[in-house]
Amino acid sequence: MFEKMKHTDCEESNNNPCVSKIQDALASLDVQLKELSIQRRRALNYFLDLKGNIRVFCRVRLFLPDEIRGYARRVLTSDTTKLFLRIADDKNKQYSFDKVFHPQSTQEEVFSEIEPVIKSALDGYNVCIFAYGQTGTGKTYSMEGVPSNPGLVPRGIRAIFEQASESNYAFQFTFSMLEIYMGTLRDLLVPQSTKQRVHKACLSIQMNSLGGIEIENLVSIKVSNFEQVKRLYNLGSRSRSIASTKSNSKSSRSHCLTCISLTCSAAPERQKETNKIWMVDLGGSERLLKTQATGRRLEEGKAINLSLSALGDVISALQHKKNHVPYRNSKLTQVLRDSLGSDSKTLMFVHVSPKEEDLCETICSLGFATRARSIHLESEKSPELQAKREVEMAKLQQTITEVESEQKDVQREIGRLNERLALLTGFDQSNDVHAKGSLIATEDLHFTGEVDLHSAKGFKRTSPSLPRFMKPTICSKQKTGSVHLSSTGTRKKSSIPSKMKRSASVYAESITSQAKDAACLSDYGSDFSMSTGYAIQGHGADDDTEWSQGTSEYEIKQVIFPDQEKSPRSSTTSLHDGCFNNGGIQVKEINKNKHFAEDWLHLQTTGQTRTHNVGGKRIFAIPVDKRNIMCKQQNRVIYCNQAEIQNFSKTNSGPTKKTNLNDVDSLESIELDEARRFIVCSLTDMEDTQPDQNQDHDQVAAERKGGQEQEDLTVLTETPGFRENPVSVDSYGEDRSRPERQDNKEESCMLPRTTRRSLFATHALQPDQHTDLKESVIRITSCHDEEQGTNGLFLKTIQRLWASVLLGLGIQSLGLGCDFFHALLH
Ligand SMILES: Nc1ncnc2c1ncn2[C@@H]1O[C@H](COP(=O)(O)OP(=O)(O)OP(=O)(O)O)[C@@H](O)[C@H]1O
Repeated sequence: MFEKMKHTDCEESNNNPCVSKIQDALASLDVQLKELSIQRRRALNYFLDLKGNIRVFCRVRLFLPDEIRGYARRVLTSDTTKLFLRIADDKNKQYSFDKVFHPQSTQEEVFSEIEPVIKSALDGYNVCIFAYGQTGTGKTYSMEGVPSNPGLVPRGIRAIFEQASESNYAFQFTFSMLEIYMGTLRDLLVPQSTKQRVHKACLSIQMNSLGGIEIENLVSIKVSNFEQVKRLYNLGSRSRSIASTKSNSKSSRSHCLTCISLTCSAAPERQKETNKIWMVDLGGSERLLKTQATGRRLEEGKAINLSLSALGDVISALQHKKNHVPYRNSKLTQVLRDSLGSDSKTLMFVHVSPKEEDLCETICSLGFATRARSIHLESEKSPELQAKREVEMAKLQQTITEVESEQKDVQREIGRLNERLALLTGFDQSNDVHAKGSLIATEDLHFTGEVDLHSAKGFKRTSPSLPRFMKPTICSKQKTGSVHLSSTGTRKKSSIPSKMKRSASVYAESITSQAKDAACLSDYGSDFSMSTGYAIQGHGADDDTEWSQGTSEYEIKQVIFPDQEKSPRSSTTSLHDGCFNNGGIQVKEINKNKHFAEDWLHLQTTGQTRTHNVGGKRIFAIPVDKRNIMCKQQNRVIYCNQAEIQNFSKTNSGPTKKTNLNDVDSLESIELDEARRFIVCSLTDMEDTQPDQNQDHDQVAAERKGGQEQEDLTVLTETPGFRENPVSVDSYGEDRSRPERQDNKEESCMLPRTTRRSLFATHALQPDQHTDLKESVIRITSCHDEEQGTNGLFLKTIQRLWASVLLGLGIQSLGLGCDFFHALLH
């Protein structure tokens, strides 16, 4: 009816000549705005091209308060673009940069250099900003800054949001943060239990069909304002690998990569529909002889130096426009592959220490910088050329300013005309246009919903054009149990062994039918991603690198869904995806609604996730109310309390099949929230992991060492009612206004996927469906076990036969004929 009224209004108003005039004017202004936009983008791009798509700056750190007394002699002096290094009393060395920031330079001054590049990012170009330098020279200070004086990352992000809000189009932003620690990718937005000694590599680098790099399983969080990003960034920063070294008490032992991805499908003049801004705080380069690092520190230093050298090679190859760019030599360059190239903008801030005793490291850093900047040095050889370039750049700068102000005028005029039109027609077209823009962007994001978590739109699992190193190996696929969701949300075939596939699908079917019967489906869609990997064993206490919150590969992260505006994907589908995606290893569940950043932050605050070591296995659970672990009586809390954990351990000592069935019983006692929530528990083998340092004392007491079957147990539990009565996460635990919890009994179904792992899922069902489900569980389980038994025997027989054949061939190749066998027999 509303639509009809709107149309009628429009038709009537269209008859008004004034209205049609305004509409014509608006149409032409729109065209003009687009043209100006293209003009500005071209000018800016050309300007940046002239400046250099790879630009290198130098920042000299000031003397820190405790250094001033000891080091009076200055070895560094500088002007705006040159740095002079006093190598000996009678010898100076000169280095050129795009700009040199002297020790008193402010964060604002440094940021002013990246502002044009941020604009370029909004035009669809990939951007990479690096902080490079010796350890302790202020890289983190430049990138992150301090609360009173924020660095490039917060300033850059704020600028992105500000500039996007001034743009004509609706942008969608996602935020992710990872670190590369000793060649291993770690998701920093998935915090980990403090000082846990198990460190996981969960992320793999993939290339999509458009040649873009995607990090499989990396959590990307949709963000809509600076505050959200700031909080997520703080969360990520806390998880960074930091350790005390001789040079820096809080030395970053990894490369920290912060990524903002921008999507705008409505702007045709953008270079790419989705592009990225990477802000990278590189690990500190160090001379290992000087730092006298040993053990883990030494290994970390080596890893950092190796990847920095690989980065130098890549930048140098790009600068020299070489055919072969050695991206594959390090994880760092593999991750940044699509953002380090001709179509991208790269800024490198090289940091140096003012201290004389750091002279060698300073020379090394400056050598790196010079190498990265080699093309500019060549072009600077000719002063005429240089002067011409300067003039052209000034002209372009002028053009950009003019076009920008013209754009603003046109925007103002459009706003004014829209207001007039609204007065005449009673219908605010500007809102409509805006809504349309947003809709397009939202739809696009929805369509590429999995993009953020799994892969980009058009993601190709394996492409024939991919370099071999980019393709996942069978082993890595098995490790991750990778199953990709296609862009339309359908599942692609997984690489997991057929036996596991069958198990998973049977399992999914079982869940679907039971859930449907129970009529307790949620309309809440959710996206899952998984994260798996391998463990790096912990080291001695003196080697500790602080992972502020260390996560185990089998830990499961869960997100609570407070928002009502979710996509209509059913929870059944989500559950399927989750279970299937889980591939027997683990599940991370991601919600893509607009409050997602808040949810994520809420969930990931310290102490939200708990790990219990029970009977040599790990139970992982996420409490909703972290303030009270034993709060079963509080309806809203989803958590295994102490008694349940002990119960779990008691019932978990039998053989696999029986254990699983018992688990079904024991888990029924888990208290569920009447609001629809997922509960996620995982049992993992604790044999090769250190005990969780953070375990509550009584939880530790509940540990039972035993020779139980090793298995992983993943539990997904849902209860109905959440959609109808969503609760703000912040008010969680305080909200007394909600109706009493319905007496829902949870039902469970379980299917062991392999002898080592089993997947267990419970779904909120009606009490009378309990028996049915359990029967189906037993049926599936025994069927599966039988199958496993037969298959196992068959495999063993094949193995033995094969071993005999090999032995025979080996003996023959030694030149021993039939006589030898006869002799053996006799
Ligand atoms: N320009 C600056 N102004 C004030 N303090 C600074 C500046 N640069 C660095 N610092 C201080 O120097 C110390 C070391 O800096 P920072 O941790 O940023 O070094 P880093 O290069 O990141 O080291 P690492 O590579 O070991 O992580 C910090 O205490 C930081 O506050």
